[in-house]
Amino acid sequence: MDGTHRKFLSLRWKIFILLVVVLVGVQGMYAFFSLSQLNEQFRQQREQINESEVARLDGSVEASYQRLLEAAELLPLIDTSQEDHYISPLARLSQTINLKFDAFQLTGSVNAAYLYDSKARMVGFWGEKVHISEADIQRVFDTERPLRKLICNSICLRYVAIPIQLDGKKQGVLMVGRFLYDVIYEIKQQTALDIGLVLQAPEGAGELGNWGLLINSLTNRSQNQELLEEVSLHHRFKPEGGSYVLENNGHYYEVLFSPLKGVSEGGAYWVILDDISGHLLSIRQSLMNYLLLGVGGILTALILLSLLLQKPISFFTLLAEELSQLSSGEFSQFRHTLAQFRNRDKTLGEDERDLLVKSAVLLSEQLERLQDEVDERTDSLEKSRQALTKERDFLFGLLETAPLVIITQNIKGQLRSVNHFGQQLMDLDGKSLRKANFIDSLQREEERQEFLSNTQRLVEGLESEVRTDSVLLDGVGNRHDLSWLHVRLRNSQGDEPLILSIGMDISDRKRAERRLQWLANHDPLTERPNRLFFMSCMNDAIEKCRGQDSHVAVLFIDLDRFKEVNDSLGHSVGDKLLKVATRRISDCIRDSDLLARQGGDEFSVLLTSVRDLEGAEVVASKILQAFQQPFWIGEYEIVVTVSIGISLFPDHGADGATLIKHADVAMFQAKDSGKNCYYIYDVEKDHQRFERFSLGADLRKAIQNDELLLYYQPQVDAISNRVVGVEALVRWQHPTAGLLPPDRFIPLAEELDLIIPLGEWVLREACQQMQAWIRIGLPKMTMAVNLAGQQIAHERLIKSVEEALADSGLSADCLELEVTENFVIQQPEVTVGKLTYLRERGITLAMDDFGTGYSSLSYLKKLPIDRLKIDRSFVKDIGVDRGDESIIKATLAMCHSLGLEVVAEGVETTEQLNFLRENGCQIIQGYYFSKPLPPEAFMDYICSQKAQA
Ligand SMILES: Nc1nc2c(ncn2[C@@H]2O[C@@H]3COP(=O)(O)O[C@H]4[C@@H](O)[C@H](n5cnc6c(=O)[nH]c(N)nc65)O[C@@H]4COP(=O)(O)O[C@H]3[C@H]2O)c(=O)[nH]1
Repeated sequence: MDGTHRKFLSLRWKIFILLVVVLVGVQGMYAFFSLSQLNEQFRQQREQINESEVARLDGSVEASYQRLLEAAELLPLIDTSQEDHYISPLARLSQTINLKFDAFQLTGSVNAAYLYDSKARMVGFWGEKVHISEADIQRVFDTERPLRKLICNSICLRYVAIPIQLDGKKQGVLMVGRFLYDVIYEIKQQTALDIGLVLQAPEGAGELGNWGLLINSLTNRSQNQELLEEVSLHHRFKPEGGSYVLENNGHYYEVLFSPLKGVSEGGAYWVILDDISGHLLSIRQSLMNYLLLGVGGILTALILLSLLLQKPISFFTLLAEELSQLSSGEFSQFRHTLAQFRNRDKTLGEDERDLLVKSAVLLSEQLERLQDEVDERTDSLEKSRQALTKERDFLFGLLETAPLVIITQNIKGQLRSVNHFGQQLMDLDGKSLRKANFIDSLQREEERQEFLSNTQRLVEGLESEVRTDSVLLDGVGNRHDLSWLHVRLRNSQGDEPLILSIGMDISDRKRAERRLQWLANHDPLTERPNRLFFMSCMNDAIEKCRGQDSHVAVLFIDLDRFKEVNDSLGHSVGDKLLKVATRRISDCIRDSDLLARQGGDEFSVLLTSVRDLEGAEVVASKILQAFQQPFWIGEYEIVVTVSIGISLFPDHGADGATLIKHADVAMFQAKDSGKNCYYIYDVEKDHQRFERFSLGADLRKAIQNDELLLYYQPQVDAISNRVVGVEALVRWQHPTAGLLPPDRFIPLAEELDLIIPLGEWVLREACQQMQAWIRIGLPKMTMAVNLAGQQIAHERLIKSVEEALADSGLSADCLELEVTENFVIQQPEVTVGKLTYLRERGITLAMDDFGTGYSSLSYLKKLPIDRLKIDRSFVKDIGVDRGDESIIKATLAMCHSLGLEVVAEGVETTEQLNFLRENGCQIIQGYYFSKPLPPEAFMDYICSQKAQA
């Protein structure tokens, strides 16, 4: 607020202006009322004057009637004929009037006289002639009562008519009249007023043409006619009469028009003119005096009030200025400023200013406390606000960043709000949100109906929450599984009930569940159904067939030698082989058939559309055929055949489990009969297999029960016939079946993974036996121990050999390990390193069963071996099969060139012995010298040999 503005609005000026306005107003009103009163008094005064003047005029007219009556009564009494009886009384009267009328006229008392007979006929007239109604004259004559009347035409005449009684008899009527202006001149002589008479004039004529009046008579006419003309020009004519004020030559005149009594309305008016300038001047003088007195009073009052209010206003001005300090919080400064007022002189006692100062001080203290409180609360509120903002931001952030769909909707599913995640998932933007409906996102009609009924129940309070699952397709068509929680939103704005729906994207969990579901029924490697699923399908198929003339066939397929491939080439190659094998089997069956992986290298095929067993055999043959081609897995060419077992519903079982079991049994029968073939379930062979199974169970216990034995077969130098070595061959002393040879349980041990503990037992036992024989003085020789393929591959091989030597104390050069040719050649990366180590350790390594597998002579020189054992199958054909003889010869020649010793197995005859000696075979093993013997028998054999030597 600038200074000028504040000064203009200051209290000082406001009071001044208010006082001026009030005082001037009061004074003005007083002057106005005074003026009005003066005017009213003047008006009343003028009315009285006018009334009295008019009354005076009327009185003069009335008095003149009286004189006329006297004159009329006097005339008949004057008899100038001295009783002339020759003339009638009326004629006599007429003569008298003739003689006297001039005298009457000169005195001014009569201006006209008319004489009528008894029939109202005029018999004589004198002076001005005016028309008198005959009826009036006749009435005067008849009633004998005088008549007085005023007639105004071009002039105004007042007359009196009386009946005339002459000679004691009513003779006629005498009328005497006089002009009215006589009255005016009479009055004028009595008063200073100007008086006139105006009459109605013919149209447009007369001095006052505007008003239709002419001036009959007027005192001081030369001056007053001008005034009357001016009035008629500038004022409206009032037929009932009235007064007019006009100014002329600095004088004010009042002109009164008053209707003349006794004349028809508008016929004639008295005019009274009065100079009222003196009265008006006096009124104005009075008003001026009031005004001057008022202005003087106002000025005096203002000066006195200014002096009186000077201090209080200064106080209020200062207080008003200082109060602004309160708004800026300068409470102490404010109180300090007010201190000067608190200490002021109070001789006249305290007044409102002291109360105001006290109140202001109290107010400032109160305000200061309030300010402190407000500051404190503001601080607290600010902190709360910040906390709330933080909380709100956090909640908003949660809402917007949480990977949850959070929406509000009405009970019809019309969306009211959707968070950012929801908008992205539901492919909504701000525009489409208003039109979007949650129900549209539901895929099935039942879901929509269920949703509507659920929202209804929530709104009605029948449920506090509802959980549903739905599938949502996003903008690009990706499927999302959502788990929803719907609750009624409390305190929702407006009348519309709202539902809060929180949707969690459980697609990953659902996928995992579906994956688990799938995994529960499928094999992840081959992606084919697993055993469970197969079983379920098979039972369904059986149920369909039951009671009908149709069959269901089950093929149980096992890959031959898969274990070898797996062990030798690794699991990765094995897995790939399984996949390719799955495809090959799949290619051989129809889409309506079902291929499942039972586990490991076992598969099963459900044939639901076979007519009989032959149909199943055809499929089995196709599968066998498909596996005749080698597999190429990476760089490996692998030949894997299959063994297939077939069972048929209802011939081989009434339920799925039985059918599978019997197909499995048939598969083992196929295995037993040489693999790479199919077998139809055979009850007899099933029994055998059962026995084999129970043998396996016994074998598990055999090692702990010490039921295993070692037999020893000597190896004899071909030239000297001296025993140079011995091969340890395991036997099983079965509790019920008796002594079992190794081919009855070694394959079983390999199958049942018992070959490692069995092999380690043999190794330990053989080393201890050899060391025991050495201790008792038997000649030094090598103890040959067979190693199964699994043993060589096993990580414990080196350790178990070292432990056997260490435990027994046998020297390494007394131990010979026989490894099968096939295994060594197929898995050189597994075997060569270990065998090299063992050979460097001083152990002799022999290649067993040479010639039975993938014999590769060129390969021999790369292997770390010292000896080669020619298989009995070749030796037995010496002398029988030239081919085998040639092979033996070639093998011996090659071994000689490679520096390898050759051991011939299964030598039974002299011919065989000789052939081998002749071809340079160094060591002979076979029944020719000795069968495998128990330890004691072997010792006896050695002793007897020594004795012969
Ligand atoms: N008809 C005939 N047979 C002869 C003649 N000379 C030796 N034999 C037999 O030929 C087999 C030689 O053992 P192999 O080739 O290592 O063949 C062995 C070997 O592969 C395996 N085997 C035996 N003991 C063990 C062992 O402790 N561990 C392992 N892994 N395999 C063993 O069992 C196979 C068979 O062993 P055995 O039944 O003891 O049969 C022995 C032996 O009795 C003969 O002149 N005529």
